[in-house]
Amino acid sequence: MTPQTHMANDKTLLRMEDVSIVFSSPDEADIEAVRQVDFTLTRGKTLALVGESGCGKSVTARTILRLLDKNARIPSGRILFSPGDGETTDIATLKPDSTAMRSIRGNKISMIFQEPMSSLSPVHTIGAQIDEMILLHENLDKKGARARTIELLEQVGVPGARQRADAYPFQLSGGLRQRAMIAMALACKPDLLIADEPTTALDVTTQAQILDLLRSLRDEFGMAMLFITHDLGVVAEIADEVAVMYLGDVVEQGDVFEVFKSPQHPYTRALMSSIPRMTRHADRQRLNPIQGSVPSPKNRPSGCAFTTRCPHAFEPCASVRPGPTGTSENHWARCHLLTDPEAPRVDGLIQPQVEGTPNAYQGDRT
Ligand SMILES: Nc1ncnc2c1ncn2[C@@H]1O[C@H](COP(=O)(O)OP(=O)(O)OP(=O)(O)O)[C@@H](O)[C@H]1O
Repeated sequence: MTPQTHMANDKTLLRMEDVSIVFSSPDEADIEAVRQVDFTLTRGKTLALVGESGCGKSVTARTILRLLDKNARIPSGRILFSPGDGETTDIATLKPDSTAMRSIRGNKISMIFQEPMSSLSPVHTIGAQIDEMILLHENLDKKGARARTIELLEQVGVPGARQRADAYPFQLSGGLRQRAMIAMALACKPDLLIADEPTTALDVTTQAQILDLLRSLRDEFGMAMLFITHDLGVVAEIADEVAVMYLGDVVEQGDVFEVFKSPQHPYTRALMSSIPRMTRHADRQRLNPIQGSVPSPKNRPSGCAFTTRCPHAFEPCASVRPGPTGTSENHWARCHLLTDPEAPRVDGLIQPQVEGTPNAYQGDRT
């Protein structure tokens, strides 16, 4: 699989095709925060965007809702949204405050955040807020809307939903507030739920419960889900597919089992070796944090974005941007190690054939 081989099928809900996002500023050069991102969101499936802070995950997600700051533009690419009414809309061409975009936002696509108070009003009860959302989207009277609100609160696991509907957000625990926000996001029966680090601020038990809940709601509602996280453990829990982002580039993407079993990009491998494992022997517990920090997009190397921190960087890496290379049907990465016969040999990578090493996957090579 490479970005170019994504095929639309009847379960395809949204296709990001080569989308770049640029921020301008009056006294500095433009910043290309996201470069040629390309992925497909499928009904009933979850794609996780993972990477360190500042790599472009939130900007990518907010672009889908056209919720970017005013100095942002999309100089290239298409965001093709096919909600099943026979129409496909290129969201990249819509004005952020147009009627068409407003009818997609909060209607066909909902978003939940790390901090529920960014969606919930502190001065209204959660029931009143969910009622209002339902009244906007369904042909119900106030009594019918309240019945539906209670049903939704029950569905997201709020105990004593009838009484809790009359609570203000500050009267609920962090986990319950998160559930109330999820209920509100689901009130419009969205085709796509975008979740931006929704469990980061929660304790591990509540985090596990919310991940479980999101997974079962996705199945029940048949939604597609785009899940943003910096935590590979969460990716393993929730995602079917993962896209690893570094400095605005997707550097590796594929089926979550394949990427975890056989990561091919040095950045993905570095991320994986920097997470703690229960099985690590006590005296070998040392983790391997990634050296250095993510450079600013203003100082992005002209070649591979990861060059400055890559332990295997060689001659073309600083100057030539690697193309996507398929390493199996459902997995690709952007790395010269996978295509250059002169590249240093690295254990576990699917590199071009030299004597005694496996060949790179030939199906899709670009
Ligand atoms: N309005 C803006 N003007 C200029 N640059 C911006 C603007 N908004 C975002 N950026 C830049 O875009 C890049 C990507 O930011 P983004 O918030 O998407 O990162 P992220 O991966 O979601 O990080 P985090 O996990 O911290 O939220 C960053 O370098 C950020 O500084």
